Amino acid sequence: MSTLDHTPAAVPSSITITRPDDWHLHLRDGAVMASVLPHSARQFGRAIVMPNLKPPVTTTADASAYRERILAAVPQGVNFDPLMVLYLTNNTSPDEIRRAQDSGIVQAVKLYPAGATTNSDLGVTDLKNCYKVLEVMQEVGMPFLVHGEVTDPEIDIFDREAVFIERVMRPLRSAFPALSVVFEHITTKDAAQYVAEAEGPIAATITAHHLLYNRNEIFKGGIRPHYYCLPILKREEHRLALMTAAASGDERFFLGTDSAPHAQGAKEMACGCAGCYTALHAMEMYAEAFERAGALDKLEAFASFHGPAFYGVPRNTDSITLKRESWTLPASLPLGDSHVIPLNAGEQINWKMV
Ligand SMILES: NC(=O)N[C@@H](CC(=O)O)C(=O)O
Ligand SMILES: [Zn+2]
Ligand SMILES: [Zn+2]
Repeated sequence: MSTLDHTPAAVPSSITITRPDDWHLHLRDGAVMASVLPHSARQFGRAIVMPNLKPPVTTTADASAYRERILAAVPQGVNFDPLMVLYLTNNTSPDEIRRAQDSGIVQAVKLYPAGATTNSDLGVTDLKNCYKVLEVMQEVGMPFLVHGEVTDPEIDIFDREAVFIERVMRPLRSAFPALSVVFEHITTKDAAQYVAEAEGPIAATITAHHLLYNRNEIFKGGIRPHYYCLPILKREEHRLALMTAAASGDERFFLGTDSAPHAQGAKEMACGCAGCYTALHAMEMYAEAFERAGALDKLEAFASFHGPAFYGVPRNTDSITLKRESWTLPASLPLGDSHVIPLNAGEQINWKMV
């Protein structure tokens, strides 16, 4: 990460911003969750906690129990508020949505197209199965978080997000024009353009790795499984479009790391899992990306203002400071009774959160 594309005239030696939130995070459960949670809680005030556990979080009761387990693992003296999400299945009932809304702890419902990504086997096979549920979500104002890739094996993996816009996103949003939708972890110029231009309540999260890397990174000198995530990294033109969107000041774009820990052995194998572990150094990665784009002054709105505005919650009231100081990432970190290799393991990064 040490080469800069572009060094603006004066890069500040430190920046202090309102404490950010992570609007897309995988914490997993049990001992793995206990290993990764402190990394996110150090940086972020709140996080949207993705529900793709095994078995998934499908009811308000599951979400409430999961939230208690997360809170029990937050380090002493740290404030961290986990925002819970239900995993939509073909069988989710409209009543479950009303219960979720009334609970006050469930913030959103997540679409995993069946087979699209990690732990999506119980996901939705056809969104038409869920129209009654979506009607209630629209009525009560429950946001719909979408993993936006088609699962049709005929569609090239690099085109699955763009095709999703035409086949799923447009029909969904014309059927439910008042439904709040977050197009999660967007990776293409097509998605950035769609979100910027669409009518009505829509936003998108953008990861730090999709702002920093294009698909060449997966194959630099050999196949590098720690850069494999879904949606997969795309061409440089897409990275540039995402960076432009993130630094545009447009409220529709906000931070979501999609940090997704998998044990080393589950990634370094013949058929490795999708997901990059970035929770350790997420804000440092975003600072690096915004610095390279000459847009450090746009980081705070993207990281700390736009998400709360979309979800209708107050901004955090405390702040964090990032210093422009190089440090070397660890080669490996404990993950329950195993290990996780963080993205950029053993490399140098130019920002350090103090
Ligand atoms: N992004 C990923 O590559 N993986 C995520 C799932 C997801 O967000 O699609 C995971 O849970 O591992
Ligand atoms: Zn996803
Ligand atoms: Zn994710």
